[in-house]
Amino acid sequence: MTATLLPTSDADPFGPEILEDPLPFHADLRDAGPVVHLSRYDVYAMGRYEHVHAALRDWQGFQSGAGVGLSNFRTEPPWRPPSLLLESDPPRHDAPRRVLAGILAPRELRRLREGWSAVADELVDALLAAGDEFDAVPALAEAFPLRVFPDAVGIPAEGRENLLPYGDFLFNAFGPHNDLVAAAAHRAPELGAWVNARCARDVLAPDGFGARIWAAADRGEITAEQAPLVVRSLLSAGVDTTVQALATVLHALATHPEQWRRLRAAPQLARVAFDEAIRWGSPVQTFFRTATTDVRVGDTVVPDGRKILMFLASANHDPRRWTDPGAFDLSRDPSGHLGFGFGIHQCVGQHVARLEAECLLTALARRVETIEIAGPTRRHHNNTMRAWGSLPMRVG
Ligand code: HEM
Ligand SMILES: CCOc1cccc(C(=O)O)c1
Repeated sequence: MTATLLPTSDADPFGPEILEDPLPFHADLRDAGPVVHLSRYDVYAMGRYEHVHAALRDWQGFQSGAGVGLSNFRTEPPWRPPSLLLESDPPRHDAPRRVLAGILAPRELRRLREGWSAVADELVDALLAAGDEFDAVPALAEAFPLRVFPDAVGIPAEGRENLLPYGDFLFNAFGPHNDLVAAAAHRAPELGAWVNARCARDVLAPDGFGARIWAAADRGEITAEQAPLVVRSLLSAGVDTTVQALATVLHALATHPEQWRRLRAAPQLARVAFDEAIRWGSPVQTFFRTATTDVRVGDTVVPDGRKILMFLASANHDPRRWTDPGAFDLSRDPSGHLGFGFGIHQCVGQHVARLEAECLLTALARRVETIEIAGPTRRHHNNTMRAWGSLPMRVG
């Protein structure tokens, strides 16, 4: 059998050019083959849907337990105690996942819908009362999750604004120690301590997600040592992600008036709009895995212990899987997109995110006829998240 040459690239997917506009790099990555060696970081990159999907399914061959960032826990100590979900493999992953999946199941979230809808209505009414132009990032994408999610977890009111820089640091830390990580490193210890203090049983409100995690420990489903780490998972993954997913769907709707009109005509399309926006914009762009043996991808063997970088955002635009992938189209069925991952680690908070989006988009669709971008938009660069820094918006 002829040995096929492994394509290699010295591109920097964590550099400012590609973080600003990753799409050309994703297209080159998909065209080059199933796997491309990124010489700058000595990792193996995948951009095609078929192979990213297969790697996400194959948790035995592509483990999370050595970390889902560039750092390899086999050789480098993690900077914080590893997540019992994100950075764990079965069997360690199983009980914490079962507990959190139970607490965040759609039927458990029904009790939150009425309250979250009321908050969304109030927020949009207050915004429109103040005028028809605003920056949708602070005014909607950040404001709504920060109003509803910390209360749902049950953490105290003061200091909740720490959740955004904490999440930003966390998602940067999955990448290389570049300028983005260096710029925020000085705050990491203080932010980490602030979050850890809010995972303790005695600060959590009795009826929130946090208290339910501790109740699972009382029932012996997880240990008392594991409970605070599972609460930490909520505070780590549950804010920046939804903020940037909401910013992504608001930007998508403001730049596609025909899709906005469809949503206004049928507000029940809010959930489809959200998932299509997550496919189209992929707020979570990438995650790593570590080969547990010499694993075959296409014609390439990735050696045991090496890091594999999965480009979820590229897979979500792979023309081998999606018709006209660059189109933001509410008539498409976006199910199967990899923006929430896939397999045993698929986002356990996806139903929380969808409920937040449904409440906010419905409130907006019922109150405004048109939304459009009203000034220069600005990206916020992060090693893992595709984020908006500013979205000046005008409503009519
Ligand atoms: C639209 C918003 C969100 C996006 C795009 C998103 C994306 C993702 C992705 C891609 C993964 C898979 C990671 C991997 O395979 O290594 C994941 C896992 C996870 N997400 Fe989300 N997420 C979102 C919202 C949330 C929320 C609201 C929560 C908490 C309430 C949450 C909690 C988690 C946790 C704990 C994991 C790890 C699950 C496991 O490893 O079993 N996420 N998320
Ligand atoms: C969105 C991916 O999910 C995450 C992200 C960051 C931290 C954690 C955790 O489990 O601590 C999970």
